[in-house]
Order: sequence, then structure tokens, then C-alpha cells
Amino acid sequence: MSMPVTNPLRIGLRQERVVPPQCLVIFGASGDLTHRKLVPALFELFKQRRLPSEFAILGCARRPWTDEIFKEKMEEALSSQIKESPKEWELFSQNLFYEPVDLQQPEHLVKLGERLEIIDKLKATHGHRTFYLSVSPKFYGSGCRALAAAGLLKDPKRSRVVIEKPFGRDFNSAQSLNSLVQGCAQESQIFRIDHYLGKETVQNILVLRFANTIFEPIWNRNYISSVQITSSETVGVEDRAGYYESSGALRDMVQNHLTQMLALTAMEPPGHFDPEAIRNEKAKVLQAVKLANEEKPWECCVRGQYSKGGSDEEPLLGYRDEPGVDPNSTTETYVAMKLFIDNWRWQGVPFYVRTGKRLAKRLSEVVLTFREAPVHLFDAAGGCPTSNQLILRIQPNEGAEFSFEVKSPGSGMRSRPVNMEFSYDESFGEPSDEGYVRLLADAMLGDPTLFTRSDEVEAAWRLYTPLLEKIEDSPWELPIYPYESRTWGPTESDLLIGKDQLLWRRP
Ligand SMILES: NC(=O)C1=CN([C@@H]2O[C@H](COP(=O)(O)OP(=O)(O)OC[C@H]3O[C@@H](n4cnc5c(N)ncnc54)[C@H](OP(=O)(O)O)[C@@H]3O)[C@@H](O)[C@H]2O)C=CC1
Ligand SMILES: O=C1O[C@H](COP(=O)(O)O)[C@@H](O)[C@H](O)[C@H]1O
Repeated sequence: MSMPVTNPLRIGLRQERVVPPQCLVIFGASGDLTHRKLVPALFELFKQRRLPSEFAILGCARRPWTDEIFKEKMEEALSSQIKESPKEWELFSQNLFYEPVDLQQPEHLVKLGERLEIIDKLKATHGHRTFYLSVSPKFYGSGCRALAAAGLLKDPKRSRVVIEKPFGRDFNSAQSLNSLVQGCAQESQIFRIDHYLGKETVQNILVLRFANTIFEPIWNRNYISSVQITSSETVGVEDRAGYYESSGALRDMVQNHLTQMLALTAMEPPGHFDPEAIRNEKAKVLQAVKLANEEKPWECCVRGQYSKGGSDEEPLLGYRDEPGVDPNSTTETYVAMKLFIDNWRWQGVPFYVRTGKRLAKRLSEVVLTFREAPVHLFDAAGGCPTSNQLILRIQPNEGAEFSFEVKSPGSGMRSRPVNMEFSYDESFGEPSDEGYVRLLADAMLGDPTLFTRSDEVEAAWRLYTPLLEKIEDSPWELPIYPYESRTWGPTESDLLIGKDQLLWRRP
């Protein structure tokens, strides 16, 4: 009988950190995020045995659901996972409870406090609570205030609050929201979530840079000529027009997810792996980022909006024809821009970032392009030698690749580029967890490393607010260029990077 072969990379893989006893209270329990992301992530944690038996999920929203209705709704949300793990669902569902709460009604919060005490006794959760605000951003501040007024945040060791994005809509509103929530709870209790930081490959940027010796000496302006950060989506606005119309790609994706990827790529090495050390370095580098041309932002920023496209079989609506969208909308669904970082490491190295909906491919990646060899000794297949590139594939097919020149086989001495590949799935034999799995566990563990601190959020808003104001005050200076659905965005964005004799990567 042959022995099963064990992949040595899987040894010791799962799962060091188990959440301590507690009750997770989700405000917005009937909403889209709870349905699509939060409860599936919690079920995943449960299946991985990372939730203790002293654990409860208390769903809250205004509608008068009961525990039973909440369980039914969550069963619908998890239907495909439950088919594979029906027994786990039986056990998991015993931890689900529901309390009707309107965050604007103080007496509801008092009732919530009483319900939590009952759950504490029933599930032995000892007053340990994580409050997750998965409600409209207009309730982030008032929600925290209501929790504090009801005395639910007074114990900094046992109560935390998780705040969804967007955290503010410009520098001033983010600053006011920070002071409001910091007036209700200590910074150590506040977890501002950015789900990109929960992605395995985004965290891998840190490990790749700081657990290897080969990268750090060349991770700077002496060796790197440019950096591209892309997050492209194939989906359109879906049913979120109400939110997206007043947000747009700059606020929805660039200020948070792309800027966080940039911060991890560009930050200095922290002295040690400690939440504050990491967040200090991220905040420091974010404070040094600037638009490539602050006086003429139209020279370094391109906005686009998808028009119709697709195929006869799958025709796709243009953004302005989507349900809930203003037929004259000037909200951008695509943005590309060029940034610089004003410090010793990165002076003069352009960072190009782009994101868009309804693009040709779903992908997120960070691409570092290295300087050309100083002398071209060999003929290159295709005319000119390519620059070395390190590509950090955030999604899909999570991993990394390095492209470099090798000798083309044959009698001559010609060079051609090849790729060296690492893939998470292939190496570790299983797909990576969704970002929310990691982040929910970390919030309940009280580990803030992968959450954004107040100064980081403010630094990111400080960077983009002048641009947002320019768009609002003189929109003709930053016009919206249409692009056909399922293409790579407006041609103007090719010109943005083309001015520097570069091309966007189109894998
Ligand atoms: N959906 C997504 O993919 C993403 C969402 N987010 C963020 O997550 C948050 C939630 O988004 P989403 O789930 O899409 O929003 P939804 O509009 O789907 O859900 C909002 C939820 O809030 C509840 N609610 C509304 N008013 C109150 C109130 N006064 N007191 C208590 N609960 C209330 C609603 O239930 P009821 O009407 O019964 O009160 C509902 O459960 C938002 O901040 C969004 O920006 C972030 C990233 C992605
Ligand atoms: O936060 C958001 O992210 C999603 C994209 O997330 P991903 O994990 O699928 O890359 C985006 O669709 C949404 O508009 C935005 O609010």
C-alpha cells in the first residue's frame, strides 16, 4: 500500500490563532455585506476550528426579524457552502442570534445591552464584544456615539468596534470622523477595515520584502525605474449605484485599497513586526506621496466611465444606463494616475496606479520594473531587451513572478525574456482565504496590524482631497473619457503612461 504523499509546504500550515470567547455584534445584519462576505467568512473560521465554543453572533438591524428568521436568511446566504458541510452548519447556526436595533434610538441600545448580558450567560462570553458597523457610512460616527452612550465601549480590554469603508469622503470629513470615534473609544479599540489588507498576497508584500535578503538592496530608485499598481474589475456597478454615484473609483478604490498596496510596497522596513511599528512606517510613507503634477493634476490623472460593450450573447450596459445611475452622470468608473514619493528611497520613481470597473480582466497586481542593463551586449529577440520585472499577483492566481532575460537556444547569442513563477495554490495546495476571514479573526483577536490607523487614513485623504476638490470645482479640467466595456480603459490613460515611454501591463 502506498503512503499518501505529504506536501512539505503544508506542514504546520493551519491555524495558530483561535479567537477568544466573545460575542460579535453585526449592525447591518440584513445587508449585502453581511450576506455576501461577513457570515461566509465567519462560517469559514468556524469550519477551520478557529472560533471557540464560547462564541455568539448577534445580528442587528431595524427590521423586526427573530433569531429564527436571521438563521434562515444566513442559511440562504451560505447555501452552497452548507451543501458541502451540513453538519458544520447545524453547529454554527446555534451561535446565531438577532436583535432589532435602530442605531438612532437610544432605548434600542439599552435593550441591546440587556440582550448581550443574556448572551454572555448563555454562551460564557464574559462581556467580550466586537461591534461591527456594516451600515451606511452616515452611521459610523453616530453609531459609535450611541454605543458609547449606552456604556458598551467603556471597557477598552473587552470591547472593540470595527468600522467599514469608506472612512470619510475627504480629508476634513475623515478628520472629523476620527475625532468623533476617538471621543467614544480608545484608538486601540477602533478597527478601520480595508479588506485588501486581509488578502494573503497583500500581506505577502511584507514577507517577500522583509524576510528575504535579495530584494531589499535593490528595492529603491537605484534599481527600480517604475512601479505599476492595478486593480481591474470585470463587474460593473451592480446594484450599488446609490452608493457609487457619490463615490466613484477614486474614493471607492484608490484612496483605500490601491493606496494601501502602495504603502506596503514603498514603506521602510519596520524595526520589528509589531502593529505600531508597521503602521508608523505606512503612515510615514503615505505622508511623502504626492501627485506627479500638483499644479496641473490633469497631466497626471485620467478619469473614465464605461460605455456599453460586451458581445451579442452578453451585451453590457453603459454606466449611465445602469439602474439608479443619473443618465448624465460624471462619476468616474476608471481612474489612472501618476504619483511620486518624496523621499530618499523613491525620489523620481513614478508610481502609476489604475483601477476600473468593466475592464477586460479581473486582476490586482503590483509590478516593479527594474532599470535596463547599462550596456546591451546581446541581440534581443523582438528587437529590444525587456526590463526585468517583479510581479506580485494579488488576485487571481495569487503568487509572484519574475521576468528576466536568458539565452535563446541555438548557435547565436540572442536573449529573450522568460518567467520564474510562484503560485500560492500550486505550492500550498489550497486556495487562500478571503480577506474578511483574516480580518474578522484579527479584529476579534484584538490584533490591529492589518487595520488602518487614524493618521494613515488622514494621510491618504490629504493626498487625494485637492484632486477631488478640483474635480468638483472645475470638472472640465479633469473630464470623463468614455471607454468601451471589457476593454482596458480610455486611450487617454495609455497616453498618460506613454508620455514616459511606458505601457500599462496587459497580462
Ligand atoms: N456591500 C459591499 O460589497 C461592501 C460594503 N461596504 C460597506 O459596508 C457597509 C454596509 O454595506 P451594505 O451591506 O452593502 O449596505 P446595505 O444597504 O445592503 O445594508 C445596510 C444595513 O444597515 C441596516 N440599517 C440601516 N439603517 C439602520 C439603522 N438606523 N440602525 C441599524 N441598522 C440600520 C439595514 O437594515 P434595516 O433596513 O433592516 O435597518 C441593512 O442591514 C457600508 O458602509 C459599505 O460602504 C464596504 C465594502 C464592500
Ligand atoms: O471595496 C470594494 O472592493 C471591491 C473589489 O474588491 P475585490 O476584493 O473583489 O477586488 C469593489 O468591487 C467595490 O466597488 C469596492 O467598494
